[in-house]
Amino acid sequence: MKKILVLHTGGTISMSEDKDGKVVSNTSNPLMTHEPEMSNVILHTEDIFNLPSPHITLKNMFQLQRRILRAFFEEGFDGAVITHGTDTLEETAYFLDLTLPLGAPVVITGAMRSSNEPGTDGYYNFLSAIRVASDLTSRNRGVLVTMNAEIHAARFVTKTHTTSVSTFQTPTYGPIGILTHDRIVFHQSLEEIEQIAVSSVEGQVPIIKAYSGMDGSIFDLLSPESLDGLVIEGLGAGNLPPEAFQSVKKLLNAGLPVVLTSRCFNGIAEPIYAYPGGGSELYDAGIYFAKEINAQKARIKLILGLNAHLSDLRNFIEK
Ligand SMILES: NC(=O)C[C@H](N)C(=O)O
Repeated sequence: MKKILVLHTGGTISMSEDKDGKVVSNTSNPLMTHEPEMSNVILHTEDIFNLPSPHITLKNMFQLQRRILRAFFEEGFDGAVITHGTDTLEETAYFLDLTLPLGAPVVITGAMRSSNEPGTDGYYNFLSAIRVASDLTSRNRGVLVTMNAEIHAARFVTKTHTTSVSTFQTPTYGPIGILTHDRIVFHQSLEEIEQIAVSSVEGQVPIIKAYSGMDGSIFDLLSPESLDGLVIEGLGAGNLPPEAFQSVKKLLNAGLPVVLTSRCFNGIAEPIYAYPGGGSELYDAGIYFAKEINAQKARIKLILGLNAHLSDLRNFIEK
C-alpha cells in the first residue's frame, strides 16, 4: 500500500461552470466528493488553499513545501499529489523542484476544463497524478507535472496554450514520460536535479520583456533600491537593443542582480554576439544567463538564490 498526500490548492480543476457559462470557484472541491479508489493506494486529502492560480504567491508555495517535508519526514507518506490552477502551475512546480529533497515523488496536476464542462480533464489528470505519485519508478526525478497522459519535468515544462488540454509542453526536450492505459513509462531523466535550502522567500523581482526598438526608458523608471533583482526576457540567443542595454548597465552598477533569459520558446540563452547589446557584452557587464529555463522560472530561481544568501549567485543561476 502506498500512502499519498493530496493537497488541493484550487484552480479550474476545482471549479465549475455556472448557468451563464462563467467558470467559478466552489466552496467544496468536487474532487473530494468523488475520490478515485485504487487497490494499492491510501489517499489523505487536504484542501490546503482554494485559490485560482493567479492568486498563488511565493508564500503559498513555501507553505506547500513545508507541508510536504512534514508529510515525508514525520508522517511516513510515500508520495504527494498537488492539484493547482494551470496559469502559474509551472512556477509552483519549479519552486518545489528546487526546494524539496529528492526521493518520494511529488506530482502536480490541474485541468483546462472545469468539473462540470463537457470533456472535463480534471478527474483523469487527478487519477493520472495519483498513479505517477504511487509508482516506484517516479522516485528521485524531481517534481513532476502530469497532464494529458504526459509526464514533464518541473524545471522545463510550460503552459503553451490558453485553453487546450495539451497545453503543458516541454520545449526543446519533450516530456520525460507517458502514461498508457496500464503503465507508466519514463524515457528520459534529467542529468542533475538542483536543490537549494531557504528559510524565507522574500523579494521584489519583476520580469521585463525585450522588443525591437526598445530604448532604456522602462529601465530608467526602476529604482534599484526598491528591487532585489530583475529578470529580462531578451532577444534570440540572448541580446538586447543597445539603448536598453545602456540603461540596464546603470541598474547593474547600482548592484542589482540582473538575469537574462530568451523570449525564444526553444533553446538556451548564451553570450554569443559581440555587437553593442549583444550577449557577449551583456555577460561581461555582469548579467547572469539563466540556462534553459524561461523568465518566470528564472525569477523563482533568482528569488530563492537571493534568500539563500549564496556567495556565488552567478554560478547558481547559470548552472
Ligand atoms: N486552467 C486553469 O486552472 C486556469 C485558471 N485560471 C487557474 O490557473 O486557476
